[in-house]
Amino acid sequence: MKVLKDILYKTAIESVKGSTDIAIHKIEFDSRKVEANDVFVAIRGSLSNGHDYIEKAIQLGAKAIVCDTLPVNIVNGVTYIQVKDTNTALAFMAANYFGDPSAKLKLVGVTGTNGKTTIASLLFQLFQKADFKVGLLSTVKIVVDETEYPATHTTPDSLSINHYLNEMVEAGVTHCFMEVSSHGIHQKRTEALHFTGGVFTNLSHDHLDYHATFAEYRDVKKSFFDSLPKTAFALSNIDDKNGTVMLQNTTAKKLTYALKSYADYRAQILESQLSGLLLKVNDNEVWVKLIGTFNAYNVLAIYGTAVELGLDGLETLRLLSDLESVSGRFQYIVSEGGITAVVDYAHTPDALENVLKTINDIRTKNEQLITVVGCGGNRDKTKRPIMAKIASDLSDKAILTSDNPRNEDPEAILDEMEQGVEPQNYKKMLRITDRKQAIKTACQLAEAKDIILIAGKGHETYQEINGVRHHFDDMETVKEILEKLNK
Ligand SMILES: CC(=O)N[C@H]1[C@@H](OP(=O)(O)OP(=O)(O)OC[C@H]2O[C@@H](n3ccc(=O)[nH]c3=O)[C@H](O)[C@@H]2O)O[C@H](CO)[C@@H](O)[C@@H]1O[C@H](C)C(=O)N[C@@H](C)C(=O)N[C@H](CCC(=O)O)C(=O)O
Ligand SMILES: Nc1ncnc2c1ncn2[C@@H]1O[C@H](COP(=O)(O)OP(=O)(O)OP(=O)(O)O)[C@@H](O)[C@H]1O
Ligand SMILES: N[C@H](CCC[C@H](N)C(=O)O)C(=O)O
Ligand SMILES: [Mg+2]
Repeated sequence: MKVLKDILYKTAIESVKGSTDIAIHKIEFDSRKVEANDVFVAIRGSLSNGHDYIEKAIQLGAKAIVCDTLPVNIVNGVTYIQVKDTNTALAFMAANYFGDPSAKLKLVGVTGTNGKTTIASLLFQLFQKADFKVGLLSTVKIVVDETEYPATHTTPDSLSINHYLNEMVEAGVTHCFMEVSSHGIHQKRTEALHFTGGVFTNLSHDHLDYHATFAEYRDVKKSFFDSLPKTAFALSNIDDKNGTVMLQNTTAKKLTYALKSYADYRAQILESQLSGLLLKVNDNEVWVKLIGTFNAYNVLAIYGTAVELGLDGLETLRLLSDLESVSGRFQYIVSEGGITAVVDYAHTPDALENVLKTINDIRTKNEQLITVVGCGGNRDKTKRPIMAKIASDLSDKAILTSDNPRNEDPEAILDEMEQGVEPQNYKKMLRITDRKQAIKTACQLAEAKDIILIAGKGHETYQEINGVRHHFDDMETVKEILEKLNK
């Protein structure tokens, strides 16, 4: 039990009805989970409005309500706290409830369109190798030292974040690396956290279903850097058009990384192969098992962060060369028959273009590149034709297929993708709605030395159709089919 007024510390309160000197069991923002003596925080969401569930929460035993508008029916014995923004209130309350865990460890947030999971996960691996107890909040999984939990979001809600951070503190974790998504920033999931550092990867087309314009998407990302404290570092990729924008108004220590510009952390690509990259990082050479120019940027972000957190530069490079690629990020196998199958989470136009260019730079002319790709349902529609154009422009064969159609008609998604394919590329394009059939066709078309890229789902182990998640794993599927075909 905690006392309500303690949980409300630092919350900007507009008015109070009732006593704040009451014992609270826990905080909930979903009425369906409310139990006796909870405080219910009403959130205005995209589908429903938590304020409509205040009565329901009280029926289930809520003793206190946090809202932006007081309900007409005030129930005796219930405390009402009126605040301007309930998302922000929830974030501060969550931090207070769990004892402000982010202040008790070093927390680094990684934001940008692509590369967040890669950078956060590899920093996690690197600090573990350097013998620290580490935590990770990522799209793929949540890790508290040795214990893994499944992830539901890239950036969980503020209650979950603080819950896991508290578990980390209790387990003796000293460093936590987390992904900070634009949805997360916009919904104040990361408000009230004490960051030691923030990293910016890049900004390109995504989530224009959620953010009205690209400028708004950029400004949401920027607000994360604006909110960093003076004691933190802000490390930004200044080869990206928006890299300097992110640092414009931050009071944090400004640091930069780049391949093409002068920066605090610089790298040069000496060799680029399917087995990895040979880089010159500042003045030292390092071989890493990560593939493609975009990963040279990721390496720099990791190196810069590690050094800012106090690790020795040379030791960091030694540890970097040991790191394995992250699940579903340019993960590849070479079949018995010599076909290379790459599974990659490229689900944005920029990521897809980068991965295809990387493969095209590495392969020789007589090897075919066959790409299997889809676009998610209930997500940014404007990226669909662009991704199909990129896939058909940069591959010998592009098979358009489904990727989590969610509540949309898979055929309608494919119709929108197809719109982007240029007439001269029609003959290169196939449309196969069923993802397994699409992968099978790619395998049937492939011959020794050819490369199959299966993009968009990476580590995901499901295909979401009409709200139901069916088991589906790109890597498992392609391996099974290649074996069956004896290829
Ligand atoms: C669009 C979006 O981001 N939605 C997130 C948001 O939900 P919402 O505000 O839309 O919720 P809502 O259904 O409208 O309900 C509003 C409020 O009423 C409450 N409610 C609702 C019904 C009821 O009976 N009782 C009740 O109290 C809900 O608990 C909620 O507090 O807040 C919820 C709690 O934090 C999130 O789980 C939910 O994520 C949904 C599931 C989602 O799919 N989000 C994706 C788009 C997302 O966040 N993605 C980013 C990654 C993007 C990237 O690649 O960069 C991420 O960080 O994961
Ligand atoms: N620095 C980078 N620049 C551009 N593309 C990248 C970069 N790093 C990774 N990618 C590409 O983007 C894909 C997604 O990478 P990653 O999962 O690290 O990004 P993310 O930012 O975590 O994505 P999400 O928003 O879904 O959480 C990779 O599979 C790869 O194709
Ligand atoms: N974090 C991204 C993941 C997209 C992955 C892709 N497989 C899809 O389902 O669209 C999103 O929520 O937009
Ligand atoms: Mg991610």
